[in-house]
Amino acid sequence: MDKVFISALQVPTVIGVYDWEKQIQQTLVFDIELRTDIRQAAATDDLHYTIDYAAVCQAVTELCAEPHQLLETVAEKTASMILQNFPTQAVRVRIGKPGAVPQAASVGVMIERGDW
Ligand SMILES: Nc1nc2c(c(=O)[nH]1)N=C([C@H](O)[C@@H](O)CO)CN2
Repeated sequence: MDKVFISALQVPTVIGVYDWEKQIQQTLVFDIELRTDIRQAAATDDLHYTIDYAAVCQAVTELCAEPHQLLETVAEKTASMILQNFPTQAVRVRIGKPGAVPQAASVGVMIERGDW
């Protein structure tokens, strides 16, 4: 099984359940894995036959232009958007919210969607 991955994509956004969080931007950190088969892209050396990770990063950043309360909502929307718009049958999305809990380096959610 092949994967295209994105590690530690930092996206500033309005995120949180508390009123004070709705007035500021905080940075979310995304780790994303997309299941794919890279062999045709490798054989042809052609981007068209694989998943453009830069395009995925751009799409995730655009999704975060809208405010959200829960990391769960952002994770589900991210996974759904990727499955609908990129040639992959399965995706893993991990979102960290560093600093949300002062005693922890980061907190967050991880989901898997599609057919792994
Ligand atoms: N499972 C979750 N727990 C919490 C979330 C969340 O998005 N998912 N959010 C908050 C607050 O926004 C918090 O980050 C403020 O520090 C609390 N718990």
